[in-house]
Amino acid sequence: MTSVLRARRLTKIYGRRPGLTDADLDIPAGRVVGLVGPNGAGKSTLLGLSCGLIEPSAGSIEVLGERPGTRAAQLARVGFVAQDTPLYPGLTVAEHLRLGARLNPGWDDKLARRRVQQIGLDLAQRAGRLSGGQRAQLALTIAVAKRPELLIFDEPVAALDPLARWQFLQNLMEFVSELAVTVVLSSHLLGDVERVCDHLVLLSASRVRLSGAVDDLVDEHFRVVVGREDLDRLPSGAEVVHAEHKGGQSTLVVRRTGPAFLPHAERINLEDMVLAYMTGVQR
Ligand SMILES: Nc1ncnc2c1ncn2[C@@H]1O[C@H](COP(=O)(O)OP(=O)(O)OP(=O)(O)O)[C@@H](O)[C@H]1O
Repeated sequence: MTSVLRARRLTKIYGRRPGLTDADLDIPAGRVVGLVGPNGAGKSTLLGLSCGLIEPSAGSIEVLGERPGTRAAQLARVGFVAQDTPLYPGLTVAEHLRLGARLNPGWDDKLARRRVQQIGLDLAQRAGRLSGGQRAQLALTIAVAKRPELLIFDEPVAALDPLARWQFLQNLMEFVSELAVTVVLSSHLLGDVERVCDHLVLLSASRVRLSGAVDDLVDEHFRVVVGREDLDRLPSGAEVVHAEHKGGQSTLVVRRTGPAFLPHAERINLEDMVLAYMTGVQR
């Protein structure tokens, strides 16, 4: 397996506050990775470390086989779109494309212009006058026209309405199939993650709680209802992720870590699985 991103005990501490703690990660090439977790979980910190904007306090990270951000050639292989899709408000769409071409050795101008036309952007319009959806589409086009091997997005669709979000993700998926690029995107919108991502990284309180192929992770998690008195008699291959108690019954989300038999186990979807980790176990 070729890892696009490999982290070992990766840690970032801001003063005394942990941003990311002891993260071990292997992201295989060609995946669309959803990075999820509650506010303050460490998602932006991980993305900043991945593109070399933040230096680790301890541990190691390799992106495309190198320490991130150390060489211009490595930077050219990574496209990063920060949380608020920053553009130059005074520059037109055409000027953004010219700037992209000037700054990026691998710039694919044909791709950029074709995409701008498909999205229906006016080349003469200033970025400051574009709608949020159009700005996100322009930022995506610029990031992709670099022809990177890894594309990183920090909450790309958070501010967009459902239609603009759908169009953005649709475009992203077209790029993924056209250019065979690996994508890492952070999002609070679990439905979007379920729709476009085939790999999931879940952070909580600065730690990696889950990382793996979405299908494998969903296959390992179940909802089980047990009598409250049976809570301590669960089979050994079942780890309780979340528990809710009502009357004499407990509804559990469990992860099957071995060949445990779980009577009346129900399958759950990605959203329920992620929420179970976010809310945790209250006994
Ligand atoms: N520059 C900074 N200085 C001090 N603490 C920081 C800094 N950046 C992040 N943190 C802290 O690190 C932790 C992780 O923050 P981070 O922004 O990575 O989380 P996040 O998952 O991206 O959150 P959100 O979903 O709200 O964007 C938080 O406790 C945050 O307060």
